[in-house]
Amino acid sequence: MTSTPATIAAPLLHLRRLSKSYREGESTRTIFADLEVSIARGARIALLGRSGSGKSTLLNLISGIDQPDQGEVIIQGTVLNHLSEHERTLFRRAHIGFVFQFFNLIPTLTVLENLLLPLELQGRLDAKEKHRAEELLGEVGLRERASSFPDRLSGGEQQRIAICRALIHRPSLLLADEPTGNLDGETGTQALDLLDDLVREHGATLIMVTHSAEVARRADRILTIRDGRLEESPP
Ligand SMILES: Nc1ncnc2c1ncn2[C@@H]1O[C@H](COP(=O)(O)OP(=O)(O)OP(=O)(O)O)[C@@H](O)[C@H]1O
Repeated sequence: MTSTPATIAAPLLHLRRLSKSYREGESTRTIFADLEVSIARGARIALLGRSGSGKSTLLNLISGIDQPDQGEVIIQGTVLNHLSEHERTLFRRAHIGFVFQFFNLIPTLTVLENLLLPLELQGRLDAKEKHRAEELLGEVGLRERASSFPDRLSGGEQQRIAICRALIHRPSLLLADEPTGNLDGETGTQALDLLDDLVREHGATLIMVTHSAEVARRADRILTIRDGRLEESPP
C-alpha cells in the first residue's frame, strides 16, 4: 500500500472521547474510555487487539449499530450517535460497506441479487447500475456465476462477491472484520488484493480488523486496542 496522499487530509471519521462499557450483573465492564482518533479520507487502517479487546464493539459503534455511553462518532461531519435509530440505518446503508469473516451472503439470493442488494435497499437499482454490477462480476472472474446461489461457490469466490457487494453503492467507509480469517493463505491474499484495488478505485476509507501482522503491514496506519485505549504503531 502507498501512503495516503497529503491532499486528502480532511478527516472522514472522527471518534471523540468515545466510551463504552457493558453491565454484567452488579459490575460494569469498561471496553473503551475516552477513545480519540481522526482518520483521513482514503486512509487504510488496520485495527488490531487481542481477543475480547473490543474490535467488533468499535466497528459496531462506528457503523451506528451500537451506541456509545459517552462521546461522538463523526462521519463526514455527521454526528452519528445524535441520529435516531432509523436515521442511523439510512446513513449506514448510504455511506458504509461491510465485509465479514464468514462472507454473510444471503443464501436464498443469487450471486447477482446479493451484489445488487445494497442498491436495492436504497431504491437506487436501475438498468445502468445492474449493467455496472454485471461488469464488476466480469472483472472479478465470476460473470458466469451470476445466477448461482452462494453455496455453489468456493469460500474465496464468496468473499470476492462480498467485497464487490460492500462497495457497489460507493460507500465512503468500508468496515472489514477479519476478511481473510476464513480463507487459506493464497485465497486470502487474492481477496486482500481485490479489496485494495476496489477501495483505491472508489477512494473509500478502509478500517480492517485483523489478527495477521502480514495483513496489517498493507495498511497506512496500524491502530491497536489495548486496555481500552487506541495505540498507534508504524506499519
Ligand atoms: N452485548 C454485550 N454485553 C456484554 N458484554 C459484551 C457485549 N458485547 C461484547 N461484550 C464484551 O465486550 C468485550 C469486547 O468484545 P468484542 O467482540 O468487541 O471483542 P473483539 O476484540 O472483537 O474480540 P475477538 O477478536 O475475539 O472477536 C468482550 O469481553 C465481550 O464479551
